[in-house]
Amino acid sequence: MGHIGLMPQRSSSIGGFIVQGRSGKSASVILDAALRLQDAGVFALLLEAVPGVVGRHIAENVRNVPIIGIGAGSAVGGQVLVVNDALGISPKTPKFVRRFAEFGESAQTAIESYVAAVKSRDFPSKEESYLMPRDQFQSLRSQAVPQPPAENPTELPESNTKASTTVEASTAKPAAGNLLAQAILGEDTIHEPPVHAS
Ligand SMILES: Nc1nc(=O)c2c([nH]1)NC[C@@H]1CN(c3ccc(C(=O)N[C@@H](CCC(=O)O)C(=O)O)cc3)CN21
Ligand SMILES: CC(C)C(=O)C(=O)O
Repeated sequence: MGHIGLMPQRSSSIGGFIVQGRSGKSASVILDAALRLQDAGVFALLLEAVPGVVGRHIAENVRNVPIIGIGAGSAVGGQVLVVNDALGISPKTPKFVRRFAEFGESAQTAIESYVAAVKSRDFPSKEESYLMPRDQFQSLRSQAVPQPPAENPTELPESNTKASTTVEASTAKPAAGNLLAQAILGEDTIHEPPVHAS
């Protein structure tokens, strides 16, 4: 697939996201590139950010490959729109974008709710977690856990010492492990796992 008109990867050298082909001369350079890409065998062309009349002119003169436009008017063979723009999630959108919805605010609210639920450990709930038969978990906990090589705290940076202390407090110590197991397994109800149920 060829790409003609505005090529965003060149925005630094052309001075920004600037509409292309606004003069007859520059539009004919774009048409020339389109014809050479057609001859080179592209299966389609993406034509980006040109006046609508230039999009129509190029579509009329490039007969053997479809022209997919973005900001190139309605006379081309197809359209592309960045989905975040169409859904109204992008804060700012170019002139050629139609925002078919305004999901930005509700997306932000949803993501903030997710972050709060994770931090409070409300999410994931028991219903949103996989369960294990109590006897299987007891068998797991009764097995000796291979110990990592002894660490010399004086040789560790402060941040590493803190991180390993946090992991130990939350998962490795028996008391904390019990709390975790109760949270997952519930009171007395034993739930069978979905596969290998005995
Ligand atoms: N979210 C998103 N949607 C896009 O469509 C998009 C991107 N990002 N990033 C890469 C390029 C940038 N795009 C653009 C952005 C702005 C214009 C535009 O209207 N340019 C104005 C000048 C704007 C200015 O001066 O800052 C022009 O008249 O040339 C065109 C294409 C399209 N592409
Ligand atoms: C907007 C799309 C088509 C694009 O050119 C890009 O992001 O590179």
